[in-house]
Amino acid sequence: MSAPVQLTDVRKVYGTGTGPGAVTALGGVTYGFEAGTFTAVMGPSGSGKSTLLHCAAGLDTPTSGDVHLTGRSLRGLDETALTELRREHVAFVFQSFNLMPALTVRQNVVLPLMLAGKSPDEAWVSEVIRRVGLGDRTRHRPSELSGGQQQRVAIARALAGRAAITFADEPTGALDTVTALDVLALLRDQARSLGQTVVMVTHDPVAASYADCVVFLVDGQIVSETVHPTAEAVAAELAQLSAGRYSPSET
Ligand SMILES: Nc1ncnc2c1ncn2[C@@H]1O[C@H](COP(=O)(O)OP(=O)(O)OP(=O)(O)O)[C@@H](O)[C@H]1O
Repeated sequence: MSAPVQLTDVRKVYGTGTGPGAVTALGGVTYGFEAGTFTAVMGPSGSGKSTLLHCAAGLDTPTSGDVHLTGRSLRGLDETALTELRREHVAFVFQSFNLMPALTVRQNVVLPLMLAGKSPDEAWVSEVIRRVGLGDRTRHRPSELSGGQQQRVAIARALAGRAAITFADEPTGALDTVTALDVLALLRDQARSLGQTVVMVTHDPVAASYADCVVFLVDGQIVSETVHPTAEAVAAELAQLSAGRYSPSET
């Protein structure tokens, strides 16, 4: 049985395939993100992290190769089918928060569930809003919140539905240290206690140390993997990869 998020020889080329402007963002990635696992994706700027996340989530279409989400191939699915699949199984914490300005914090958090025709677990919704530190702001609208608080709403929204798969892109980038660590602990708990698959792109070795596993991308390829990472080990690996990539002989 394939992993809940399975990439098979995924290539992504931006621009014309043969022209001088073509950029190979992913050069044939095969990787399975397992259930119950919190994985961090790291690598130098431009190494393909966001592209990998977007292709894995069905938000972008690979040039070749295939992605399976919860065992279902995304190849050939039209936008409606993709939307339904994502609505059923996938939650996102992306840099653009996509909060609905007219809705309150709580309404934003439960919106994906409502759209999917599910009834929210009210106690759990309250719990995740409290855990992201917004227990006293549930009736506020996004415009009344700071950037970091808006990000926390997006995180609570992703956690509220206990989706089988969560994709997070720099989820703690705009947060203070204490809230960031609490959010990372929540993401880790999602995977560990609920058996979910959590995939997070981050530049931060401390954030990555909360993951069960870190995969490192360089030039669109997964080049290494660290299980049970520490922040120190991740930082050392990143430094080594960056040194190899930007060696003086290449510049
Ligand atoms: N729409 C696009 N058109 C052309 N090239 C693109 C496009 N999006 C990304 N790229 C290129 O693909 C490569 C991978 O980009 P990607 O955003 O996935 O990297 P990243 O590792 O997430 O970078 P960062 O850490 O800086 O956010 C880069 O060389 C980038 O310039």
